[in-house]
Amino acid sequence: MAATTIHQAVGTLQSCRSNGNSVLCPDYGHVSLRSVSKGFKVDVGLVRGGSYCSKKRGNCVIQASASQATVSDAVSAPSSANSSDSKKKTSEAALILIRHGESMWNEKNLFTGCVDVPLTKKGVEEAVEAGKRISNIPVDMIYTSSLIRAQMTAMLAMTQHRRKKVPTIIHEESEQAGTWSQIFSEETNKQCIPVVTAWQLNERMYGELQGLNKQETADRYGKEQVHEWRRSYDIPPPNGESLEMCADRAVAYFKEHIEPQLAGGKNIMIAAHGNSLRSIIMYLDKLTSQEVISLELSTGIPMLYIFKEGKFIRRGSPAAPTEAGVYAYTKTLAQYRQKLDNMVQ
Ligand SMILES: O=C(O)[C@@H](CO)OP(=O)(O)O
Repeated sequence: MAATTIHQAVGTLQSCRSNGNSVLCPDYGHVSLRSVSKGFKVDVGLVRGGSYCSKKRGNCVIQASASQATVSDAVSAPSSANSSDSKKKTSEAALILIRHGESMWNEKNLFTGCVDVPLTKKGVEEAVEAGKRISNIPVDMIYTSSLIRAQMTAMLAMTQHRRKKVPTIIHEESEQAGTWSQIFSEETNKQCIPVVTAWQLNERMYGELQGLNKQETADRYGKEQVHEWRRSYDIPPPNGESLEMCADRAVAYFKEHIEPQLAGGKNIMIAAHGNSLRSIIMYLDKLTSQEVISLELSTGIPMLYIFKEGKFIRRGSPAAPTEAGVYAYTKTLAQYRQKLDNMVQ
């Protein structure tokens, strides 16, 4: 989509400001450039992602490049119209990372990679447990891979969230899919959390190891060789991706799509995979290619970062003995928890 479309959008969406590549529209919610180019002003039904853009809902950033455009929904404050606990006077945003719960191939000890298998019963329970641990942390947007085990994990985790917003998958695979998944109630839309699925967050592609048993592969090729395939930074498994290759797409996606949302104050949850998350953590924690080798992520354990003043601050694993250790990490999170407490009284 040509960048000129954006400028047409600026003309249509009054009170938008453009810096050339992006447009800030304080008076509008979730719009897509495609809908804008089709005449957003006269037909709110063209607004995708389930939001109306006719009422004041905070900031809406339209990010666009010459070839594509994505939109971030301005998520309303979680508790009431006048509260702004997930808005960012404090310029702080929470980032939750969750590796999916145990999958049916984790259980069988098979290399999985990009094969799309579901969670086991234990994986379902882990996802629910993860959800309990983050139930007091604000979540404005969710990113998952395109694989069902990550999507199940995100959805199951959100069943436990105290705010009770409904995670709603954004369908952008075709224009029709976008149009057919619209929501026609602004009120309902306010109670939704957009879920963006991205293949770039998929598990590292394991090449010819996919479907093989890990133990049998170690017996056949030797423990060291298999460890090198599984954990080295730049050595790919046969016809697969190394962690470095996986990082190239996962971290690029994170920087291009997720980091700007955090900078805009959105609280984000990412449900993804052992290796795509290892590569993102490597970026967040500035790990070296040596250090990342020993980084192992358990299934279903959420990790929390605070994004503040352009920096990621790791708050330890919320796998702490009680969830009290999670929300109390910052004043903003404690305030959010307080608001949730007040809501149920
Ligand atoms: O099989 C896989 O896709 C991954 C994650 O389960 O395995 P590994 O731990 O070897 O990277």
